[in-house]
Amino acid sequence: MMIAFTKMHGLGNDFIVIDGRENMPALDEATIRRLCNRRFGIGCDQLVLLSAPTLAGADVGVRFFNPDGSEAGACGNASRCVAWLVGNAPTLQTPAGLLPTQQNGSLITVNMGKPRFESGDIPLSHACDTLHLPLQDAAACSMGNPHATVFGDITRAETLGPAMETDPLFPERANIGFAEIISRSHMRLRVWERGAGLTLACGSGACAAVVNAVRRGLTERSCTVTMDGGDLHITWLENRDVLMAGPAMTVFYGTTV
Ligand SMILES: N[C@@H](CCC[C@H](N)C(=O)O)C(=O)O
Repeated sequence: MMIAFTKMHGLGNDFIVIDGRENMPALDEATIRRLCNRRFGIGCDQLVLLSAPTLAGADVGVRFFNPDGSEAGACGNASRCVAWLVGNAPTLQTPAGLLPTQQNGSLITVNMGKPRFESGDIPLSHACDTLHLPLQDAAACSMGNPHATVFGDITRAETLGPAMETDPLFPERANIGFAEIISRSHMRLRVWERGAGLTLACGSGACAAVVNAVRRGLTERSCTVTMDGGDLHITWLENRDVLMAGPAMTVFYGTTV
């Protein structure tokens, strides 16, 4: 089977985008793992599958898969890439809901929706204070996918990230952000991603980190998040929607077997 794809990235968080809007390829979990593998396949942090939308108001259906084959409810950087690829500021139909987008030159803004804070929404294995988890004093929220943010030393991402991702507190595992507050409008962030490991940037992780920082009184609602791959601008609106603005890049087109 020949599969056409577009290789893209958002701040170095890289994606294989497969457009199944007209012809949907049969992609089982083993094929996804192989395509994502950087030595035995094309290589990426997430594989993104486009489909014809099924909901009124949506322009394109989008699903996100991690290199371990697991499916994610949200992916901020890939959402910007899809908006760039499809064009005309599409509304994305994702597992996390309909996400409107805007384009201003090379800057793409995605409305990532409303964060959720209930233990069951994240989900956590049992009810607890999601602003101070009994695990590294992290703050947790869902951006359509599970996130926990640890404030302080960002060099702990590689050492603490893997164990925290799979801690029994997170029955569906979690993305773990490590954030250092630079000022009330600027933070530094590194994210250990569920099913992918340390990436150069994580859009939903940046949204979660700003939301959690605001809940802790550490930053304003509008904040620049500097990750290893570059900057995102996050705004948590008063209506509770989170806007994420940043670049999206096409790297090459290809066909794989
Ligand atoms: N790279 C992402 C998030 C991808 C999904 C995540 N690993 C998960 O399993 O929830 C982003 O930019 O948001």
